[in-house]
Amino acid sequence: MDIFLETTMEKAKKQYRGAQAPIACIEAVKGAVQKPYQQGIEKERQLFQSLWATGQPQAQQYAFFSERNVGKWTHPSGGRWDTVAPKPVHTAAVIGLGTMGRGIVTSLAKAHIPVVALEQDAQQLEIGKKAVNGLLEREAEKLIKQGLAPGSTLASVRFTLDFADLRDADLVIEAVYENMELKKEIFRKLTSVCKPDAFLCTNTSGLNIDEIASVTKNPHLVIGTHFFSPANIMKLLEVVRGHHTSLTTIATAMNLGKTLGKVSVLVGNCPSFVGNRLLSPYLDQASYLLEEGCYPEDVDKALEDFGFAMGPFRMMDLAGLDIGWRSRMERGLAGNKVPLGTPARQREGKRYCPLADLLCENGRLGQKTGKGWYQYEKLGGRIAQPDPWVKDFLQKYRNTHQIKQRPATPEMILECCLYALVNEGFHVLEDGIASGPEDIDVIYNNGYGWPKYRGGPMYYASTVGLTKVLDVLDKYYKENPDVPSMKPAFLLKKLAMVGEPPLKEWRTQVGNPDSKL
Ligand SMILES: CCCCCCCC(=O)CC(=O)SCCNC(=O)CCNC(=O)[C@H](O)C(C)(C)COP(=O)(O)OP(=O)(O)OC[C@H]1O[C@@H](n2cnc3c(N)ncnc32)[C@H](O)[C@@H]1OP(=O)(O)O
Ligand SMILES: NC(=O)C1=CN([C@@H]2O[C@H](COP(=O)(O)OP(=O)(O)OC[C@H]3O[C@@H](n4cnc5c(N)ncnc54)[C@H](O)[C@@H]3O)[C@@H](O)[C@H]2O)C=CC1
Repeated sequence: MDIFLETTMEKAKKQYRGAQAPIACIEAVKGAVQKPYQQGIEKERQLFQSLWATGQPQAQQYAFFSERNVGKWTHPSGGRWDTVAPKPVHTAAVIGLGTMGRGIVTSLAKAHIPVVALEQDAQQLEIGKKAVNGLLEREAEKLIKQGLAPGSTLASVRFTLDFADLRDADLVIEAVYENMELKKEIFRKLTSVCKPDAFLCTNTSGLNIDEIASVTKNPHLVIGTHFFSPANIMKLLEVVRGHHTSLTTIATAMNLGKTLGKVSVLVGNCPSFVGNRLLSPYLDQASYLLEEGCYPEDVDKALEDFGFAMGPFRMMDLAGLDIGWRSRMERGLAGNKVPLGTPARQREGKRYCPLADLLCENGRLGQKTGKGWYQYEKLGGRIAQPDPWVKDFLQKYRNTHQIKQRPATPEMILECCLYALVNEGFHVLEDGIASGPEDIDVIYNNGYGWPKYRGGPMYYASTVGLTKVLDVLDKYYKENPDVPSMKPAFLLKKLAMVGEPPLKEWRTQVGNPDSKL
């Protein structure tokens, strides 16, 4: 067996929990590597449907086949993008070489697409160049191990400060700070320097695609291509359709994901899209647990024992705490836009936890600054160690605000965090932002280190039992009416009421929402 196949098999075994993984899954992974899409997706869909016919498929089988068939379950009212030919991407450009940009450049180069990489000033360009070169060297090492010559398999990367150098790019991916005015400024420049038919993509983690598109001459060529951190590793590409985005643009972005070896999932345009929209109440719950007596390592341990690759605090340190902070400042929830006299732990009448903001104000942005919820061995280090500073800071904070302490068992941690996440998943389905529960599961399995052997959050809820999820949410919400994200979603109540139909039938219970897809 060659090394590439061997590595992929090892990864599959790890993701699907080794011996528990059904042989069929492992064999299918092997087949998929050797003969990609040779037998056609239709055959797999039939296989998956026959699995459903025998009852609820095993979580691993469900996760595997959902991933291979994502986007094929329904043909959203927005149009059949999958019947339209994608445009080829011969050259690409990436703007901003921070945490995300450097990984995106690496993914493109690995997929044989030459890239122009642009930064804002010479210093940032130098830092970005060093980081990209480091990642490319690592890729080259892997190719050498496989007996391949890196020169012929990694495309070239050209570094620049000049927007004029983007004039030949077929597709541009913007990955600058999460700030609407800055993104608009960049898109104004792009629309004037790029080819008239260039696709203009934004890697925003949650800003309005339509507002970004509004400053361009061709809003139908604008689309969200939301990568996940580390962008050269994580397999998910959330493709966000704007109001004016054309079917060709969607088809091209979806196809780009496939070319990069990623799983593309089409979602609608709403604040934070799908993945991060579910993440927000999950992270809120994790932060409330800290206010009430837990430490980051307690919460992370419970979720990592559940199977997550990283608990919420290690994950935030990886992504960078400043992203959420910038977004909250833009929304007037943090920073100097907060009206004077606003209580520290309340915003717009709802419970608010300012802990992450306070960490950012202390320069603790996560791995990139060597300190966040944990401390790291160096700037950009990856080994998370509990930090006495954080412990002390949390104790002082709890005393200052006289917060009632609540001992939390691992079960309570799981219920609070996971049910909050799942509840938002039902809202997303109600709003027509994702085409079905399978898409949400694929997003979590591939973008957030959710344990595939548990199927995905929506599948997991179906195995816990929707009535149980509903009861726990109901109880929590009654005790905490200032946390509206825990108010059970209408669709969850409806599904529990009609006798908890299997997941494959949930879509019919949603009715016909105004699909944003
Ligand atoms: C305030 C926040 C609010 C949200 C803000 C917006 C954010 C967004 O819009 C969306 C996001 O991206 S959210 C973050 C999503 N990412 C995750 O949840 C990551 C979860 N972690 C994992 O999957 C694995 O631990 C991971 C894959 C990282 C590592 O896997 P393993 O544990 O199996 O480790 P290895 O097998 O040793 O490594 C595999 C490859 O990953 C590289 N790597 C490991 N740790 C890393 C790290 N900390 N940073 C960067 N790269 C890392 C590692 O080098 C290896 O790469 P190769 O050697 O090239 O294969
Ligand atoms: N960090 C994460 O986990 C994820 C972030 N995102 C999104 O990706 C975008 C970038 O985030 P990060 O890479 O984390 O930020 P970052 O702060 O690590 O990097 C941003 C980079 O943009 C550069 N930049 C700023 N203004 C520029 C300009 N005018 N021209 C060229 N370059 C400029 C900066 O110098 C910096 O290197 C944001 O929209 C963020 O919401 C999306 C998914 C995950």
